[in-house]
Amino acid sequence: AFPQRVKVVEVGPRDGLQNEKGVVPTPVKIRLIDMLSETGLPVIEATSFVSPRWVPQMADHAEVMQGINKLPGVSYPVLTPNLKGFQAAVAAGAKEVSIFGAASELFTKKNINCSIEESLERFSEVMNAARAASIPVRGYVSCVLGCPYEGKISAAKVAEVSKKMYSMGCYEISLGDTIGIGTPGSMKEMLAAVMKEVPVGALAVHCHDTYGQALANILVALQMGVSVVDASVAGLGGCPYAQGASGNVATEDLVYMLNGLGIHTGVDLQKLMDTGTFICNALNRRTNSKVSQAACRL
Ligand SMILES: CC(C)(COP(=O)([O-])OP(=O)([O-])OC[C@H]1O[C@@H](n2cnc3c(N)ncnc32)[C@H](O)[C@@H]1OP(=O)([O-])[O-])[C@@H](O)C(=O)NCCC(=O)NCCSC(=O)C[C@@](C)(O)CC(=O)[O-]
Repeated sequence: AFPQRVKVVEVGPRDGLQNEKGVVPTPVKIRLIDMLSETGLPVIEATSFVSPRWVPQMADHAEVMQGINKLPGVSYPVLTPNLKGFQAAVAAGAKEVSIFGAASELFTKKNINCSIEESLERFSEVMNAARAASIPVRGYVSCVLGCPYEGKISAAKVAEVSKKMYSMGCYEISLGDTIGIGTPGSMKEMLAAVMKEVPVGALAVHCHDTYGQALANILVALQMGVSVVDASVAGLGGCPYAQGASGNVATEDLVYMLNGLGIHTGVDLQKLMDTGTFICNALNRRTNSKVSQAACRL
């Protein structure tokens, strides 16, 4: 059975814009987040407090956090890879953060320059500081259905890392198909393994659409009881450390599918499509949302 409501986590301003070739002006980012806030989305990942040498696109993190109009009832989490990032995020007004690990050693090394074991040590420092400040922490696990450097990743490894991050105190674990390589078959197998270690109510899926499988994979996750889904307006994005990976499933397409299933999201599809048009015009690119492409042709 499908869940009655789904929490849609918008990651476009972070996962989307971190991968743009050029620098996106800060006022454009702020306008994007403010427009997203008006659509009814409950969670908008705003930016990341990572090293500007690693990801220059997110160097204006503090200005973005301070410039956006934070609506009551909407949360604006930010990525924090370590204690330094956490402290900078809190100083800039963040009320929720995300730590991000992976089920692949090589990806962890390329993405955050350490081993999985070391990453968990860094995360526990963030968890301790977050607990002391009453800040909720979300945990990402990347490469859950495959890795750009290691290839196949075992479901058992995904379950092990997910369990460790959940046990540390993350309230939610977002399972990232970083390179969009999974299929409904591998998604089902991976989720079955993770659900033995982490309650399904604490799981989210984060599907990139590189191979065109994202909506199918999400549908399987919903059937298995997952009720939190990450998405990116206009399908923006990728990952700077996963070459060739395309953006997340477009939020417009996800909401369209959920509407069709009678699943409540609270998101206004028209406002979302207008926001997609705004950011695509600002970046001078074509939307990856099939729903928006279809609406333009009608
Ligand atoms: C983690 C580090 C910092 C380690 O990078 P490092 O070079 O090993 O760090 P370090 O501790 O040795 O420090 C080196 C320098 O970075 C500074 N530094 C250290 N920490 C910070 C910080 N937080 N903010 C700002 N600066 C920082 C630090 O102060 C120092 O500065 P220096 O003294 O040389 O001038 C680096 O590897 C990094 O920033 N990586 C970020 C990578 C990233 O953002 N990737 C994209 C997000 S993950 C993703 O997209 C996947 C996801 C979540 O969407 C899910 C999915 O799809 O799978």
